[in-house]
Amino acid sequence: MKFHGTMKINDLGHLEVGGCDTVDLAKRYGTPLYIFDETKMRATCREYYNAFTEKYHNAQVLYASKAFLTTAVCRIIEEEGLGLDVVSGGELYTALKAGFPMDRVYFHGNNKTPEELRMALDNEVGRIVVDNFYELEILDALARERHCVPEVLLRITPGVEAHTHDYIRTGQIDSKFGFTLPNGQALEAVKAVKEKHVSFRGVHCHIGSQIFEMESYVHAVDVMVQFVADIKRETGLAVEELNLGGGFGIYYSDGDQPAAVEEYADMVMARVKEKTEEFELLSPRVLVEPGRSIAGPAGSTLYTIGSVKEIPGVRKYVAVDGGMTDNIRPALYQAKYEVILANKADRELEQTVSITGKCCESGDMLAWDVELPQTEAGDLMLMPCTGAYGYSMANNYNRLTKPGAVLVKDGQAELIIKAETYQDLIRNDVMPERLAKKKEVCLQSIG
Ligand SMILES: Cc1ncc(COP(=O)(O)O)c(C=O)c1O
Ligand SMILES: N[C@@H](CCCC[NH3+])C(=O)O
Repeated sequence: MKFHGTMKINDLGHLEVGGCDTVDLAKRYGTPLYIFDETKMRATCREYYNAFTEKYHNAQVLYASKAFLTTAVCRIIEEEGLGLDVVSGGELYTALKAGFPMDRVYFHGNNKTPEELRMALDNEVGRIVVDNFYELEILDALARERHCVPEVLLRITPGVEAHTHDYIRTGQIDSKFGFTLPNGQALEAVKAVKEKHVSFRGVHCHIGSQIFEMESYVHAVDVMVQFVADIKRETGLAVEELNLGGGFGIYYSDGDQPAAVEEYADMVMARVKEKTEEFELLSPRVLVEPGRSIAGPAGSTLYTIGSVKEIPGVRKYVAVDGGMTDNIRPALYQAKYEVILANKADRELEQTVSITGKCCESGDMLAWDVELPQTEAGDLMLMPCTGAYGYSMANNYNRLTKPGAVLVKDGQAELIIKAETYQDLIRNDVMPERLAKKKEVCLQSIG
């Protein structure tokens, strides 16, 4: 298994993250538990900041908060000098509660409600990334009503087919996101924006997630800069910002080979320069929106092993106390992860097992055919790289409670999300009077 960030094996043979012994973390906080390595998260933010903003100045990095967001995460992102991509009223609310500077917020979403747009305007978010004509109409009406002029980007579907799982590919023509470029809809949208009570700042695209091929990004830059030139020629409007979205892939398991962030930055920036010069355009400010690559490798999940089912000659299932409720990615995208026995991290790998969760669902698998030492009930298993789209996609199927999360750094662990309790599960349940009464009658009849 590949070690990430500050992970190491200590003298007791236990896995440590952020200088904290995972066995101690399990005793103190229980399992399942999300563990976030603050040093690793900040290091990746800095890598991005240095590779784009520090080196090129006319470039900005926005953290895609859908990957993992809490108020504490907002603080880290703010301190590291990044902006924030939010995609819902809930993400915006979290940023607001954390006091995140609103001028650094980009508001995305393919079906923003009028309430969400009002919230964005009330709080003067930096940019609204308009996805469709319906949204443009609502925004126009709201802006006129309030005598404000929101600064907008248009989300463009460039027709770029990135190599990744179908469900996380977004640049192709057949996509629910954005104004389609190849059929002329995108240019129509720019023309429409000219007539609206908004200020056009630029264009955005996002070709998908967990992408390794740099050619896909180069292709996106080519298509988008050509579009910037078309916009200038057809409408006279200048594109000040070119937002290329996120999607930078990370290592989850054998075979995943991400490039260095700096390599990606240099490649993108050089191509933008080359193409804008070719079209004699002013160089726009370039933005990128990494989510997974910032949160993913910084997070891991600690589980306790329970039941084991061996079907001789077929498979050995090792069950843990979480599952598709805290990490739905294997079930949804056949995502592959590595695992390590955290309390026996120095032991020989002796068996091939499949890791299953505790949900009533055969698809509730966390990993197929992974190597572990001999295990027994009570052992701890850590799954690295669950920081992105783990907690943020967690759910309460089977009324399982969502795990808590700790931030670890230099031997200190601090809670950043409390584990849910059973009371939390029924917190929003409402008992209609009539059903409550019926039960009282029944109970009375029992005497
Ligand atoms: C518009 C947009 N920006 C950024 C991201 C972040 O992508 P990733 O987490 O792959 O970096 C996404 C999600 O795929 C997205 O839809
Ligand atoms: N949730 C997805 C990525 C989608 C990103 C949002 N556009 C994943 O876990 O890989």
